[in-house]
Amino acid sequence: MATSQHPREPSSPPPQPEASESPLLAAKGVNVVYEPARGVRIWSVRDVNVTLRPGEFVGLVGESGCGKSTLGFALTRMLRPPARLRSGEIFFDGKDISLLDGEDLRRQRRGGFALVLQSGMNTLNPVRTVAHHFGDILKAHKVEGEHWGQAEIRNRGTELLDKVQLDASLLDRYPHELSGGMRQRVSIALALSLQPRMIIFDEPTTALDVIAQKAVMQTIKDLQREDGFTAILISHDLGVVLEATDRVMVMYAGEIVEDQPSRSLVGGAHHPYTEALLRCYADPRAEEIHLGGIPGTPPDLSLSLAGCPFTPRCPLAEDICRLKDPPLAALGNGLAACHVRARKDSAPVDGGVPATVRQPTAQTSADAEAPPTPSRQVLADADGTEVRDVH
Ligand SMILES: Nc1ncnc2c1ncn2[C@@H]1O[C@H](COP(=O)(O)OP(=O)(O)OP(=O)(O)O)[C@@H](O)[C@H]1O
Repeated sequence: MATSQHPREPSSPPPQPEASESPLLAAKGVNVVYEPARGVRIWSVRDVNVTLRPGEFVGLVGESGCGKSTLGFALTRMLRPPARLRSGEIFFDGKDISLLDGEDLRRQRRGGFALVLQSGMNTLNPVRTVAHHFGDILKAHKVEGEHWGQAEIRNRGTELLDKVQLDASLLDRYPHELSGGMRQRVSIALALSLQPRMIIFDEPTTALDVIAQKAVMQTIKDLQREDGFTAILISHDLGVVLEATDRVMVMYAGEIVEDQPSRSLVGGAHHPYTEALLRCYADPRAEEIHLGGIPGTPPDLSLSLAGCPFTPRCPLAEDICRLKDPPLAALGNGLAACHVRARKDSAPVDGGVPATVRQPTAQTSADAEAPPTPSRQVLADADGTEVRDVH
Protein backbone atom coordinates (compact mmCIF):
# COMPACT_ATOMS: atom_id res chain seq x y z
CA MET A 1 0.00 0.00 0.00
CA ALA A 2 1.46 3.36 -0.99
CA THR A 3 2.04 5.72 1.83
CA SER A 4 3.02 8.86 -0.01
CA GLN A 5 -0.43 10.48 0.00
CA HIS A 6 -0.82 12.01 3.40
CA PRO A 7 -2.60 14.99 4.87
CA ARG A 8 -0.94 18.25 4.04
CA GLU A 9 1.87 19.52 6.15
CA PRO A 10 0.83 22.40 8.41
CA SER A 11 1.28 25.59 6.39
CA SER A 12 2.39 28.00 9.10
CA PRO A 13 2.82 26.27 12.42
CA PRO A 14 1.68 28.34 15.40
CA PRO A 15 4.37 29.26 17.91
CA GLN A 16 5.15 26.46 20.37
CA PRO A 17 4.46 27.30 24.00
CA GLU A 18 7.43 27.32 26.32
CA ALA A 19 8.02 23.86 27.75
CA SER A 20 8.74 25.43 31.13
CA GLU A 21 5.31 27.05 31.48
CA SER A 22 3.11 25.46 34.12
CA PRO A 23 0.23 23.55 32.63
CA LEU A 24 -3.21 25.08 32.34
CA LEU A 25 -4.77 21.63 32.41
CA ALA A 26 -3.27 18.57 34.07
CA ALA A 27 -5.47 15.50 34.12
CA LYS A 28 -4.13 12.28 35.57
CA GLY A 29 -5.43 8.72 35.57
CA VAL A 30 -8.82 9.66 34.11
CA ASN A 31 -11.20 6.72 33.86
CA VAL A 32 -14.75 7.23 32.62
CA VAL A 33 -17.45 4.57 32.55
CA TYR A 34 -20.95 4.53 31.13
CA GLU A 35 -23.20 2.67 33.52
CA PRO A 36 -26.66 2.38 32.00
CA ALA A 37 -29.40 1.32 34.42
CA ARG A 38 -29.85 -1.75 32.28
CA GLY A 39 -26.97 -3.06 30.24
CA VAL A 40 -23.27 -3.48 30.54
CA ARG A 41 -20.74 -1.06 31.91
CA ILE A 42 -18.53 0.49 29.22
CA TRP A 43 -15.01 1.71 29.95
CA SER A 44 -14.83 4.61 27.51
CA VAL A 45 -11.76 6.42 28.82
CA ARG A 46 -9.06 4.30 30.33
CA ASP A 47 -6.32 5.69 32.48
CA VAL A 48 -5.70 8.81 30.42
CA ASN A 49 -3.30 11.59 31.37
CA VAL A 50 -3.48 14.92 29.56
CA THR A 51 -1.40 18.03 30.11
CA LEU A 52 -2.03 21.24 28.17
CA ARG A 53 0.20 24.26 28.36
CA PRO A 54 -1.25 27.77 28.04
CA GLY A 55 -1.93 28.65 24.43
CA GLU A 56 -1.43 25.14 23.07
CA PHE A 57 -3.71 23.90 20.31
CA VAL A 58 -3.93 20.12 20.43
CA GLY A 59 -5.76 17.70 18.15
CA LEU A 60 -7.51 14.57 19.39
CA VAL A 61 -8.13 11.95 16.72
CA GLY A 62 -9.18 8.33 16.51
CA GLU A 63 -11.90 6.11 15.10
CA SER A 64 -15.51 6.55 16.04
CA GLY A 65 -16.29 5.19 19.49
CA CYS A 66 -12.73 5.37 20.84
CA GLY A 67 -13.68 7.83 23.60
CA LYS A 68 -12.72 11.25 22.23
CA SER A 69 -15.98 13.02 23.09
CA THR A 70 -16.20 11.31 26.45
CA LEU A 71 -12.71 12.57 27.30
CA GLY A 72 -13.71 16.08 26.17
CA PHE A 73 -16.78 15.95 28.40
CA ALA A 74 -14.73 14.69 31.32
CA LEU A 75 -12.07 17.42 30.99
CA THR A 76 -14.71 20.17 30.91
CA ARG A 77 -16.76 18.53 33.68
CA MET A 78 -19.73 18.05 31.38
CA LEU A 79 -20.26 14.32 31.91
CA ARG A 80 -23.86 13.38 32.59
CA PRO A 81 -25.28 10.02 33.69
CA PRO A 82 -24.95 7.27 32.67
CA ALA A 83 -21.37 8.54 32.22
CA ARG A 84 -19.33 8.84 35.35
CA LEU A 85 -15.78 9.92 36.17
CA ARG A 86 -14.77 6.73 37.89
CA SER A 87 -11.36 7.91 39.00
CA GLY A 88 -8.71 10.49 38.20
CA GLU A 89 -7.70 14.04 38.97
CA ILE A 90 -8.34 17.05 36.74
CA PHE A 91 -6.37 20.15 37.67
CA PHE A 92 -7.27 23.38 35.90
CA ASP A 93 -4.93 26.28 36.57
CA GLY A 94 -3.64 24.41 39.60
CA LYS A 95 -7.07 23.70 41.12
CA ASP A 96 -8.59 20.23 41.26
CA ILE A 97 -11.92 20.59 39.46
CA SER A 98 -12.76 16.89 39.35
CA LEU A 99 -14.95 16.99 42.45
CA LEU A 100 -16.43 20.47 42.13
CA ASP A 101 -20.15 20.84 41.63
CA GLY A 102 -22.95 23.40 41.85
CA GLU A 103 -21.91 26.98 42.44
CA ASP A 104 -18.19 26.10 42.77
CA LEU A 105 -18.13 24.50 39.34
CA ARG A 106 -20.22 27.28 37.79
CA ARG A 107 -17.76 29.87 39.10
CA GLN A 108 -14.83 27.99 37.54
CA ARG A 109 -16.44 28.09 34.10
CA ARG A 110 -16.20 31.85 33.84
CA GLY A 111 -12.67 32.53 32.63
CA GLY A 112 -12.16 28.77 32.77
CA PHE A 113 -13.17 26.06 30.33
CA ALA A 114 -15.86 25.50 27.72
CA LEU A 115 -17.02 22.79 25.33
CA VAL A 116 -18.31 23.50 21.82
CA LEU A 117 -20.35 20.61 20.48
CA GLN A 118 -20.82 19.21 17.03
CA SER A 119 -24.24 20.47 16.01
CA GLY A 120 -25.39 24.01 16.78
CA MET A 121 -29.00 22.89 16.30
CA ASN A 122 -28.75 20.40 19.14
CA THR A 123 -27.09 22.79 21.55
CA LEU A 124 -29.24 25.87 20.88
CA ASN A 125 -32.74 26.16 22.29
CA PRO A 126 -35.16 26.30 19.32
CA VAL A 127 -37.60 28.64 21.11
CA ARG A 128 -35.00 31.22 22.22
CA THR A 129 -33.48 33.92 20.04
CA VAL A 130 -29.73 34.36 19.77
CA ALA A 131 -29.97 37.37 22.12
CA HIS A 132 -31.82 35.22 24.67
CA HIS A 133 -29.00 32.68 24.54
CA PHE A 134 -26.44 35.38 25.31
CA GLY A 135 -28.66 36.75 28.07
CA ASP A 136 -29.11 33.32 29.65
CA ILE A 137 -25.41 32.55 29.79
CA LEU A 138 -24.27 36.03 30.87
CA LYS A 139 -26.88 36.23 33.64
CA ALA A 140 -26.18 32.69 34.84
CA HIS A 141 -22.49 33.49 35.25
CA LYS A 142 -22.66 37.12 36.31
CA VAL A 143 -20.36 38.31 39.04
CA GLU A 144 -21.00 40.88 41.72
CA GLY A 145 -21.44 44.36 40.36
CA GLU A 146 -22.47 43.24 36.88
CA HIS A 147 -25.84 44.17 35.43
CA TRP A 148 -27.14 42.40 32.37
CA GLY A 149 -30.12 44.39 31.08
CA GLN A 150 -31.36 44.22 27.48
CA ALA A 151 -28.98 46.94 26.27
CA GLU A 152 -25.90 45.39 27.90
CA ILE A 153 -26.77 41.94 26.56
CA ARG A 154 -27.23 43.26 23.02
CA ASN A 155 -23.94 45.18 23.19
CA ARG A 156 -22.01 42.18 24.40
CA GLY A 157 -23.85 39.88 21.97
CA THR A 158 -22.94 42.22 19.09
CA GLU A 159 -19.26 42.15 20.11
CA LEU A 160 -19.23 38.37 20.34
CA LEU A 161 -21.06 37.85 17.06
CA ASP A 162 -18.55 40.17 15.44
CA LYS A 163 -15.72 37.97 16.72
CA VAL A 164 -17.18 35.03 14.80
CA GLN A 165 -17.95 37.15 11.71
CA LEU A 166 -21.71 37.33 12.22
CA ASP A 167 -23.89 40.40 11.93
CA ALA A 168 -25.67 41.87 14.96
CA SER A 169 -28.99 41.52 13.11
CA LEU A 170 -28.86 37.82 13.99
CA LEU A 171 -29.50 38.64 17.65
CA ASP A 172 -33.26 38.53 17.00
CA ARG A 173 -33.23 35.32 14.99
CA TYR A 174 -34.17 31.83 16.17
CA PRO A 175 -31.81 28.88 15.58
CA HIS A 176 -33.98 27.41 12.80
CA GLU A 177 -33.60 30.70 10.87
CA LEU A 178 -29.82 30.25 10.70
CA SER A 179 -27.66 28.07 8.44
CA GLY A 180 -25.62 25.25 9.99
CA GLY A 181 -22.44 27.32 9.76
CA MET A 182 -24.13 30.31 11.43
CA ARG A 183 -25.45 28.12 14.24
CA GLN A 184 -21.99 26.73 14.83
CA ARG A 185 -20.56 30.26 14.92
CA VAL A 186 -23.24 31.27 17.43
CA SER A 187 -22.27 28.26 19.58
CA ILE A 188 -18.64 29.40 19.45
CA ALA A 189 -19.64 33.00 20.34
CA LEU A 190 -21.63 31.68 23.31
CA ALA A 191 -18.62 29.71 24.50
CA LEU A 192 -16.46 32.85 24.15
CA SER A 193 -18.90 34.89 26.24
CA LEU A 194 -17.37 33.56 29.46
CA GLN A 195 -13.83 34.30 28.22
CA PRO A 196 -12.59 30.75 28.72
CA ARG A 197 -8.91 30.00 28.84
CA MET A 198 -9.52 26.51 27.44
CA ILE A 199 -12.04 25.46 24.79
CA ILE A 200 -12.64 21.92 23.61
CA PHE A 201 -14.15 21.81 20.13
CA ASP A 202 -15.87 18.49 19.61
CA GLU A 203 -16.19 17.85 15.87
CA PRO A 204 -17.10 21.53 15.31
CA THR A 205 -17.47 21.18 11.55
CA THR A 206 -18.79 17.65 11.08
CA ALA A 207 -22.39 18.63 10.39
CA LEU A 208 -21.43 21.31 7.82
CA ASP A 209 -20.86 21.32 4.07
CA VAL A 210 -17.23 21.58 2.96
CA ILE A 211 -17.30 25.33 2.30
CA ALA A 212 -18.81 26.09 5.72
CA GLN A 213 -16.40 23.59 7.30
CA LYS A 214 -13.40 25.44 5.94
CA ALA A 215 -14.76 28.85 6.96
CA VAL A 216 -15.67 27.79 10.51
CA MET A 217 -12.31 26.07 10.95
CA GLN A 218 -10.53 29.22 9.80
CA THR A 219 -12.51 31.24 12.35
CA ILE A 220 -11.51 28.83 15.12
CA LYS A 221 -7.84 29.04 14.12
CA ASP A 222 -7.96 32.86 13.98
CA LEU A 223 -9.71 33.13 17.34
CA GLN A 224 -7.24 30.76 18.95
CA ARG A 225 -4.29 32.77 17.62
CA GLU A 226 -5.81 36.15 18.54
CA ASP A 227 -7.25 35.30 21.95
CA GLY A 228 -4.54 32.79 22.84
CA PHE A 229 -6.82 30.33 24.57
CA THR A 230 -5.77 26.72 24.94
CA ALA A 231 -7.74 24.39 22.71
CA ILE A 232 -8.40 20.78 21.92
CA LEU A 233 -9.83 20.01 18.50
CA ILE A 234 -11.62 16.67 18.38
CA SER A 235 -11.97 15.55 14.80
CA HIS A 236 -12.08 12.60 12.44
CA ASP A 237 -10.32 14.72 9.86
CA LEU A 238 -6.64 14.18 10.42
CA GLY A 239 -5.78 16.61 7.63
CA VAL A 240 -7.63 19.47 9.34
CA VAL A 241 -6.08 18.58 12.68
CA LEU A 242 -2.56 18.51 11.28
CA GLU A 243 -3.02 21.92 9.68
CA ALA A 244 -4.50 23.60 12.72
CA THR A 245 -2.77 22.18 15.77
CA ASP A 246 0.58 22.14 17.54
CA ARG A 247 0.43 18.48 18.47
CA VAL A 248 -1.83 15.51 18.03
CA MET A 249 -3.04 12.96 20.55
CA VAL A 250 -4.24 9.71 19.01
CA MET A 251 -6.84 7.76 20.93
CA TYR A 252 -7.66 4.08 20.58
CA ALA A 253 -10.00 1.99 22.71
CA GLY A 254 -10.21 4.65 25.40
CA GLU A 255 -6.46 5.20 25.67
CA ILE A 256 -4.02 7.76 24.31
CA VAL A 257 -1.69 5.66 22.18
CA GLU A 258 0.39 8.38 20.55
CA ASP A 259 1.19 12.03 21.22
CA GLN A 260 3.43 13.78 18.70
CA PRO A 261 4.01 17.31 17.39
CA SER A 262 1.75 17.86 14.38
CA ARG A 263 4.68 18.86 12.21
CA SER A 264 6.46 15.57 12.68
CA LEU A 265 3.49 13.20 12.77
CA VAL A 266 3.42 12.65 9.00
CA GLY A 267 6.40 10.42 8.38
CA GLY A 268 7.21 10.42 12.08
CA ALA A 269 4.38 8.42 13.61
CA HIS A 270 5.47 5.56 15.84
CA HIS A 271 2.28 3.71 16.74
CA PRO A 272 1.06 1.28 14.05
CA TYR A 273 -2.47 2.57 14.66
CA THR A 274 -1.42 6.15 13.86
CA GLU A 275 0.35 4.92 10.74
CA ALA A 276 -2.82 3.12 9.69
CA LEU A 277 -4.92 6.25 10.37
CA LEU A 278 -2.55 8.32 8.23
CA ARG A 279 -2.98 5.85 5.38
CA CYS A 280 -6.76 6.39 5.57
CA TYR A 281 -6.42 10.05 4.58
CA ALA A 282 -5.38 11.47 1.26
CA ASP A 283 -4.10 14.79 0.06
CA PRO A 284 -6.53 15.74 -2.73
CA ARG A 285 -3.70 17.61 -4.48
CA ALA A 286 -1.65 14.45 -4.87
CA GLU A 287 -1.26 13.04 -8.38
CA GLU A 288 -2.10 9.54 -7.23
CA ILE A 289 -4.27 8.69 -4.29
CA HIS A 290 -4.00 5.32 -2.58
CA LEU A 291 -6.22 5.03 0.44
CA GLY A 292 -5.53 2.42 3.05
CA GLY A 293 -7.94 0.96 5.52
CA ILE A 294 -7.62 -0.61 8.94
CA PRO A 295 -8.70 -4.23 8.92
CA GLY A 296 -10.87 -5.43 11.81
CA THR A 297 -12.77 -3.35 14.34
CA PRO A 298 -11.91 -1.68 17.65
CA PRO A 299 -12.43 -3.81 20.76
CA ASP A 300 -15.65 -3.99 22.74
CA LEU A 301 -15.09 -1.55 25.61
CA SER A 302 -17.47 -3.44 27.88
CA LEU A 303 -14.97 -6.31 28.04
CA SER A 304 -11.87 -6.59 30.14
CA LEU A 305 -8.96 -5.94 27.79
CA ALA A 306 -5.66 -7.73 28.20
CA GLY A 307 -2.52 -6.46 26.52
CA CYS A 308 -2.35 -3.78 23.87
CA PRO A 309 -5.90 -3.18 22.59
CA PHE A 310 -4.65 -2.77 19.00
CA THR A 311 -3.04 -6.24 18.92
CA PRO A 312 -5.74 -8.06 16.87
CA ARG A 313 -5.40 -5.46 14.07
CA CYS A 314 -1.69 -4.81 14.32
CA PRO A 315 0.75 -6.00 11.64
CA LEU A 316 3.62 -5.82 14.13
CA ALA A 317 2.00 -7.70 17.03
CA GLU A 318 4.18 -10.02 19.07
CA ASP A 319 3.51 -12.21 22.09
CA ILE A 320 4.21 -9.44 24.60
CA CYS A 321 1.53 -7.27 22.95
CA ARG A 322 -1.14 -9.84 23.89
CA LEU A 323 0.00 -9.89 27.50
CA LYS A 324 0.84 -6.36 28.57
CA ASP A 325 -0.63 -2.95 27.71
CA PRO A 326 2.38 -0.87 26.67
CA PRO A 327 3.09 2.39 28.50
CA LEU A 328 3.02 5.69 26.66
CA ALA A 329 6.76 6.23 26.44
CA ALA A 330 9.12 8.69 24.75
CA LEU A 331 9.59 7.84 21.09
CA GLY A 332 11.03 10.22 18.50
CA ASN A 333 9.71 13.74 19.12
CA GLY A 334 6.84 12.59 21.28
CA LEU A 335 5.26 9.59 22.91
CA ALA A 336 3.83 6.31 21.75
CA ALA A 337 2.50 3.18 23.42
CA CYS A 338 3.98 0.31 21.44
CA HIS A 339 6.18 -2.51 22.76
CA VAL A 340 7.68 -3.27 19.37
CA ARG A 341 8.51 0.29 18.39
CA ALA A 342 9.80 1.10 21.86
CA ARG A 343 12.28 -1.73 21.55
CA LYS A 344 13.35 -0.83 18.02
CA ASP A 345 13.58 2.90 18.62
CA SER A 346 14.72 3.63 22.11
CA ALA A 347 16.50 6.81 21.06
CA PRO A 348 16.47 9.60 23.63
CA VAL A 349 13.78 12.22 23.35
CA ASP A 350 14.66 15.08 21.03
CA GLY A 351 13.59 18.03 23.22
CA GLY A 352 10.05 19.37 23.69
CA VAL A 353 8.32 16.22 24.85
CA PRO A 354 4.56 16.59 24.72
CA ALA A 355 3.24 16.43 28.22
CA THR A 356 0.63 13.71 27.88
CA VAL A 357 2.20 10.75 29.59
CA ARG A 358 0.71 7.49 30.64
CA GLN A 359 3.02 6.50 33.45
CA PRO A 360 5.36 3.77 32.32
CA THR A 361 5.07 1.62 35.42
CA ALA A 362 2.21 0.46 37.60
CA GLN A 363 3.20 2.87 40.37
CA THR A 364 0.82 5.74 39.72
CA SER A 365 -2.29 6.32 41.75
CA ALA A 366 -4.27 5.74 38.59
CA ASP A 367 -2.65 2.38 38.08
CA ALA A 368 -3.29 1.51 41.66
CA GLU A 369 -6.96 2.33 41.21
CA ALA A 370 -7.63 1.31 37.66
CA PRO A 371 -4.86 -0.54 35.90
CA PRO A 372 -5.35 -0.60 32.17
CA THR A 373 -5.42 -4.36 31.72
CA PRO A 374 -7.06 -7.32 33.47
CA SER A 375 -7.26 -5.74 36.89
CA ARG A 376 -9.46 -3.00 35.38
CA GLN A 377 -12.25 -5.55 35.54
CA VAL A 378 -11.56 -6.00 39.21
CA LEU A 379 -12.08 -2.28 39.73
CA ALA A 380 -15.25 -2.39 37.67
CA ASP A 381 -16.68 -5.01 39.96
CA ALA A 382 -15.45 -3.57 43.22
CA ASP A 383 -17.05 -1.05 45.52
CA GLY A 384 -13.81 0.78 46.13
CA THR A 385 -13.55 4.08 47.93
CA GLU A 386 -12.04 5.73 44.88
CA VAL A 387 -15.40 5.66 43.15
CA ARG A 388 -16.72 9.18 42.72
CA ASP A 389 -19.91 10.43 41.20
CA VAL A 390 -19.28 13.50 39.14
CA HIS A 391 -22.16 15.22 37.44
N1 LIG B 1 -24.73 7.44 26.28
C1 LIG B 1 -23.95 6.35 26.24
N2 LIG B 1 -24.30 5.22 26.88
C2 LIG B 1 -23.51 4.13 26.88
N3 LIG B 1 -22.32 4.09 26.26
C3 LIG B 1 -21.90 5.17 25.61
C4 LIG B 1 -22.68 6.37 25.55
N4 LIG B 1 -22.02 7.28 24.84
C5 LIG B 1 -20.86 6.69 24.46
N5 LIG B 1 -20.79 5.43 24.91
C6 LIG B 1 -19.69 4.48 24.74
O1 LIG B 1 -18.47 5.15 24.94
C7 LIG B 1 -17.58 4.87 23.87
C8 LIG B 1 -16.87 6.15 23.51
O2 LIG B 1 -17.84 7.03 22.92
P1 LIG B 1 -17.45 8.48 22.43
O3 LIG B 1 -18.66 9.13 21.90
O4 LIG B 1 -16.71 9.18 23.50
O5 LIG B 1 -16.43 8.13 21.23
P2 LIG B 1 -15.90 9.08 20.10
O6 LIG B 1 -14.51 8.67 19.84
O7 LIG B 1 -16.13 10.51 20.45
O8 LIG B 1 -16.83 8.69 18.87
P3 LIG B 1 -17.34 9.62 17.66
O9 LIG B 1 -16.10 10.00 16.91
O10 LIG B 1 -18.23 8.72 16.89
O11 LIG B 1 -18.03 10.81 18.25
C9 LIG B 1 -18.40 4.31 22.73
O12 LIG B 1 -17.74 3.22 22.18
C10 LIG B 1 -19.67 3.87 23.35
O13 LIG B 1 -19.63 2.48 23.52
